[in-house]
Amino acid sequence: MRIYRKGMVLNSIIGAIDGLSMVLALPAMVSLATGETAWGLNFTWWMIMIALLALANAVLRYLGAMNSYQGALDTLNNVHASIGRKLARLPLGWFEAGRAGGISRLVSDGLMEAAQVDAHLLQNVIRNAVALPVLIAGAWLWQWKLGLAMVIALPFMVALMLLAQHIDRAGKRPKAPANRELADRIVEFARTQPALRAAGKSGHYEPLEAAQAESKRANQRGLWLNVLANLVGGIDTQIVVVVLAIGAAIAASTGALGPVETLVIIGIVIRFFQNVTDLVSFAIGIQSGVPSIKEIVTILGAEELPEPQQSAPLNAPGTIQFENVNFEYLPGKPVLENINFQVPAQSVVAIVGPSGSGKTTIARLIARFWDVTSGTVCVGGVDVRKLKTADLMAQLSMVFQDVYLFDDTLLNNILIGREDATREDAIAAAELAGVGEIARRLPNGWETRVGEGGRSLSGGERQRVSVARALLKQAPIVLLDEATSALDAENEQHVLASVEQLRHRSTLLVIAHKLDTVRHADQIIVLSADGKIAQRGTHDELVNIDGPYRTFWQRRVEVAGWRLTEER
Ligand SMILES: Nc1ncnc2c1ncn2[C@@H]1O[C@H](COP(=O)(O)OP(=O)(O)OP(=O)(O)O)[C@@H](O)[C@H]1O
Repeated sequence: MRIYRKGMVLNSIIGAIDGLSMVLALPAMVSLATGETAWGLNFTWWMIMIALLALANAVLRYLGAMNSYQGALDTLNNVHASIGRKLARLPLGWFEAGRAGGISRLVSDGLMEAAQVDAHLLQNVIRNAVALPVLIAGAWLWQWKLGLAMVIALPFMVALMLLAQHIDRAGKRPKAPANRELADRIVEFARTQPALRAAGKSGHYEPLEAAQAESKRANQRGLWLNVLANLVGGIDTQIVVVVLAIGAAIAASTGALGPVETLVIIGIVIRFFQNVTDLVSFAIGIQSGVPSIKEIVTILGAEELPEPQQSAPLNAPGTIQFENVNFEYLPGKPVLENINFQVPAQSVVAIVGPSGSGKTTIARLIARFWDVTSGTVCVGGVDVRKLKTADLMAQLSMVFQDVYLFDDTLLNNILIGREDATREDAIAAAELAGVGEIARRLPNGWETRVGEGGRSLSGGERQRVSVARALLKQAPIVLLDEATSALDAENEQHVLASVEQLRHRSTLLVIAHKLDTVRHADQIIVLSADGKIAQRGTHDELVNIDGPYRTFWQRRVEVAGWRLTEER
């Protein structure tokens, strides 16, 4: 704020000097032409005055520019740091809603747009806003008719410029969504080539053609409106300059103004016009930073999950408990209803149920991605809302489907699992999860960088790294979304072997897809499509009674090509 206040003062003085210098050209030129004093001073003194003002202006502009850049850099740093701190405190569920792309655009391009407002636009708006009244007042003092003409012209000019901008924006508005849609359809067209070719439709893809037509329409309309906007803006210039110049010429021809004075007035009129144009266009330019600033405000204002100052002590480490839990992501659309279950320490619970029944949601509620709508989720015997995030996370390891790795070495991506782990600990965990094999294949072994998000590894390999982290962390509770359907046989074998390791030392909650995992779980929770617990028990208990589990099991067994035999 100190830098901003300093900037306001500096730029106001610069604006006043700008306006004054233009006004002083009038008496200076007249005294030069007539050889007499004007407003009490002769030409030499006026030139000294103007030179002093120019010097002061140069110094102040330098200070103003340095101040603006300093302000912009400070703002950038502060906003980056504030967004960083905020992201670390937001509930994990906040990140689920596809916000990552938006944040990344915001902290790169968006913040630069906002900083641009600080660095360039704001100072120019202040300068022009102050210079204009000084110029008009000076002109009024010299020739009140000139001042009056400026006062009358000003609202017309601003109105016409705003109209031109409005037309231009109306042309640009539909272009962005149409072009975005076209880009999305092109990507879709490329990605679905195998399916389209198989269906013999690769030469003619209607959604892409429709998007192309819409984009062409929007761009053509934008072009026409842009031409119209330029016309309106251009007419503005012509009308005002020509009218004021004609006025000055008429005054000159009637002898009311001398020739030098007339020339200076025409010069001032042109300068006046330039001033108004700059003011309006810089003020409009500020608008371009507004969406980014609004986004920043939205992020910084996003609701954090309330946290206690001190975590309550854990009274049953390694346990999970759901008591009368109801949950909805969107008001009025329940996802989980009246969920009750207990998971003893060091046991395995498998959650099964149809797609969309809320299996992943149960795991997310344990990790407090969201808070329950009603009821209680306990970890280690304590309501998760009574634990500080760091303490809750210390109890949990999560191996979910979308594993995103850091753009760092393979080893560091595993070491992130536990701060105090040694390289040997990490490699031991990694070997168990089958990551050693990946390291031996990579050019720099454990020190190979895995690329942003881990893109140089396959999905299954990334999941192995995630399992290695969990093995290293040795958290009392492991939440695992098996998702082995996406894994090839080799990856699957490693993940399953690791699960075996994990079950010996931790409580394991598995969103189970593998029949082996389900069958050997100590407890199976079967969710119904409407998010309720349909059945609960062990495999042997459930498979022998009529119900959704038996149906689920039989279908899976058929799909997997298993045969139920006596020995098994
Ligand atoms: N962030 C979210 N916002 C709104 N609704 C959501 C969100 N995440 C999930 N849902 C909805 O909640 C319901 C349960 O989703 P969840 O992912 O827990 O199911 P699931 O049983 O794990 O499904 P699957 O087996 O397909 O992974 C679904 O109807 C889903 O559309």
